[in-house]
Amino acid sequence: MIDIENLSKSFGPRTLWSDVTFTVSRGEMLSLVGPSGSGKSTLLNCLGLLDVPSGGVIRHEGKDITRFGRREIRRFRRDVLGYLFQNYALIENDTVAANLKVVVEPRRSSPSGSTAISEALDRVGLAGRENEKIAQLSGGEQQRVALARLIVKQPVLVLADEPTGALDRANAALVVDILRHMSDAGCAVVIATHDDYVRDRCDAVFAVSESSLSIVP
Ligand SMILES: Nc1ncnc2c1ncn2[C@@H]1O[C@H](COP(=O)(O)OP(=O)(O)OP(=O)(O)O)[C@@H](O)[C@H]1O
Repeated sequence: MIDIENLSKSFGPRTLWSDVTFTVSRGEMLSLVGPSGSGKSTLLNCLGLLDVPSGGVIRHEGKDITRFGRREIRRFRRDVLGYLFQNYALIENDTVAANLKVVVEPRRSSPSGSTAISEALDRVGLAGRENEKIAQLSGGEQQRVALARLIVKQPVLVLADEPTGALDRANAALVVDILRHMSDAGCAVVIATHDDYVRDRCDAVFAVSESSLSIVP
């Protein structure tokens, strides 16, 4: 579903990685591992069209997404992509429900949209918390709202940046279970992580290093 060919990224004279070639298929969950600063987030950002690679190609269903114009980028973000950011990327002054409504498609608007939202909150252990303000939630709860937003959106490609970094083991397990479930349902999931627990639940592991990206058996 996503084919990455000979991708490279440099900042000035510094090459983060080069010759990155791999494929992520629907139903697969992959982790990107490597030391801090090796460029895992940057690679995710290139896949999510938040950053531009210095060379190479990223294909989605045969089309080079690095050459997309503004409208195609918007469509790709809306229809294909789900991002679980390190900082959750929620609107802090708004309610939980308002943050989830952002991704409810028009055809799923009220009342079925509200049902999708309450079901997703139930799945992440936040049933009935629709009207609470994001700013009043703990970091772990905010992460679970971001996860509920992914469940409501039902993306085809999920990019998750350190999704368990700030969580206790029980909440980390919940996050991984839900990502695993999304991948089993046909989604492609790519996770940048330092967490061995996450790595062990993935189908494949890629080690990000200066000169290449290699599969770890
Ligand atoms: N816009 C930029 N300009 C210059 N350097 C940058 C830019 N963005 C990232 N970098 C550098 O690229 C390197 C890789 O950053 P990145 O966040 O991708 O690493 P990471 O492997 O995800 O790290 P961590 O595990 O600590 O989150 C860092 O040294 C960072 O300072």
